[in-house]
Amino acid sequence: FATTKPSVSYRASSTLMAKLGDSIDFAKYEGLGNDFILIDDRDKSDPSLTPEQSERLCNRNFGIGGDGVIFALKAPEGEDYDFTMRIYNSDGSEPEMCGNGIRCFAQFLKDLGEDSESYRIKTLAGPIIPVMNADGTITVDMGEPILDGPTVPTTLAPNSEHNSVLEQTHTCNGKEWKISAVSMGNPHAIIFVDDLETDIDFSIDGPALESDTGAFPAKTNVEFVQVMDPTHLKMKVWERGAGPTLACGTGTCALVVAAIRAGKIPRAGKEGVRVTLPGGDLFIEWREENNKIYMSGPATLSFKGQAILKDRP
Ligand SMILES: N[C@@H](CCC[C@H](N)C(=O)O)C(=O)O
Repeated sequence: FATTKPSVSYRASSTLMAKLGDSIDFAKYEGLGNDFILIDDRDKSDPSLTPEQSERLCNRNFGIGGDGVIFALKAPEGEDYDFTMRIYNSDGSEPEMCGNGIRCFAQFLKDLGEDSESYRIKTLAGPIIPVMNADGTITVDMGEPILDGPTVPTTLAPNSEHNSVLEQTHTCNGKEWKISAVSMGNPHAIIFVDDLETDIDFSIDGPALESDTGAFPAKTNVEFVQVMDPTHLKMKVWERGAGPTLACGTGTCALVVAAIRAGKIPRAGKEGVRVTLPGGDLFIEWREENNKIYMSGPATLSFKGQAILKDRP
């Protein structure tokens, strides 16, 4: 691909690009290092790339590189939405929602010249509402957490109120875990540990739990969490369909819910709970009055360009 601010050499290579076949304009964004390729499909109802093409573009050696591809689509006719968001993970699978992705989506809309202070976005997890803050961060109404075990979905036996799975014992990869299951439209398995550095074998335990379809039939995102103090948590995430990422917004919302429900931290006020992810901090408020979760954090444009749609690898 080449940048959209063409240099002399780019102009020379545009003939070459024409010869090579189809290409697509993109913008690359990141939210705390969780990085996405954004495609402007505001005139379309369906993504302009297939899952296979998206997987190739996410390849960090043969493509642009990214944890996923996000499509900004028009809202369905007659429905009360401003836009639709669809996303493919870097392995081509389609998740229901993406927390860092929706902040990148909102920033992308702003950079494209849309000028609303907030948007009502249709996602496979229902309506999600990002609000642009004056300081450049974005606060997202992420909706209510889903606690009902079968709806998450998990087959682990419910052991808490709302038919939920809270620190339920489960063996995976020859180890016994205490798993809390929470969905933010997409499934999350949350595990509290005393020490994130010594208590887990991240690159082995992460994928084993992700693909434990006996316990999580739709696979799951996996968050390992250490309580630092009553308003500060630290996490490492292994994402379904993307592997280790620097941040996961839905996962951060889910783990705050699990931490409060398990009595590990109190329910904080408007200032929210600070969660340190490998790529930086997110602030999460689980509001008592409406049971909704609000996530605040940054989203930043990294670069723009034009990608050639190749058949390999
Ligand atoms: N990074 C995302 C979550 C993306 C989807 C996830 N991999 C899944 O398959 O559910 C976030 O910030 O929420």
